[in-house]
Amino acid sequence: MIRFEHVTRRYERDGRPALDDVSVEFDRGDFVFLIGASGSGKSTLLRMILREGLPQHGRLTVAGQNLGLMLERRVPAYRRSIGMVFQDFRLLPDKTVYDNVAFAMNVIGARRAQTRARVTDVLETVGLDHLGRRYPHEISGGEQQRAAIARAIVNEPAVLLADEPTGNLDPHASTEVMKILRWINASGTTVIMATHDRPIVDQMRRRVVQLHHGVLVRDDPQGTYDPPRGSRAWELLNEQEAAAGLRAIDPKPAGFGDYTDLPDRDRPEKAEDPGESEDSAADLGAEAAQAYRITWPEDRRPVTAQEPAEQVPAGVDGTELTGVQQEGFTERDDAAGQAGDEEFEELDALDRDEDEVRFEEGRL
Ligand SMILES: Nc1ncnc2c1ncn2[C@@H]1O[C@H](COP(=O)(O)OP(=O)(O)OP(=O)(O)O)[C@@H](O)[C@H]1O
Repeated sequence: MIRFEHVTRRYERDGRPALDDVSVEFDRGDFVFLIGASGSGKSTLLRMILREGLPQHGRLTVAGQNLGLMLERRVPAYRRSIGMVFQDFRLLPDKTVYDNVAFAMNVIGARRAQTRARVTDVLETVGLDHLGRRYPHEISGGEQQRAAIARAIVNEPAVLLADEPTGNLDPHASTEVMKILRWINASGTTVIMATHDRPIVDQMRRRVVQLHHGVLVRDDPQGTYDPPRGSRAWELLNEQEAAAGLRAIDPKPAGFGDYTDLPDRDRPEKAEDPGESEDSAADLGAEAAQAYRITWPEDRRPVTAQEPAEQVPAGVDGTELTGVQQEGFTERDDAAGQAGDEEFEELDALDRDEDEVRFEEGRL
């Protein structure tokens, strides 16, 4: 389903690759933990699946589509088939929980009745149906992350990418989030989660893919966070974490969940009527661009061409990230990445020529 074939990705022309000759395949329904010390390439790999940065070498295909050949105009639809959640939640602060989730459907032009039914359903799934009227600052971190997950899955993505989703959460909230991710996966969604959270990886016993300086050094179908003691992968993980002054977080205290059940949901209040959202899809493009924009400051480049924000596609997953004019800077176009000019021209030409390349939304 998602196949990296000898993929190398560099941010700097002569710099060390963030991903170095990586070959790995993720199948439909996989639950994968992506581990490795800080800077080992986990986020880069996730971003590449979102088509945020193309390989300079190798090939990345998703559902048979070579992302390097995908027409730019097809990228938004492609990205809408992928949900993404982040360590810092990235909810819209001025929208209620309900509207944060509904927004993701509004931007794709869903009808109001359909949105209402689906959002209600998804909020129930994540145990937040009684908090629909609250604003992000009125709920806990764990609840915010569950709202962010609701937003990410409301359009039923085939793949859910999670970049350290429990990084800001206490053990209890982490447990709740993991139960939900596990449930989402059990419903057929591929989940790929970057994490430093040793206890979670150890308790879930799912596939573990380990990166070290951009190189894939372990792919264990039912792994623990730590590779077998004394193995090369174990040495590499310890070396790199020690060098960075980092260790994966300590084991969590007793009571940490076993993820075998969905959370018990106390719903003291009846689900609230979330009310009507007056936002039109047309109004939402620019706001979406601001709201779901992934910020990697290093990526920013001075604006060279004026691109109205309205042209930026909207989505729930950071789809509108490229070419977004903001504060005098624009994010680097992903096709350009750090590829050399020739490589970029080549990719650009491929984009224009490859009209037969098709991506059907929702069909990963
Ligand atoms: N936008 C960028 N520009 C230049 N270099 C980058 C950029 N993003 C990441 N890098 C570099 O690429 C390498 C891999 O970074 P990446 O963020 O993928 O690692 P990571 O494993 O996700 O780290 P962490 O666990 O800290 O999130 C690092 O050396 C990093 O400094």
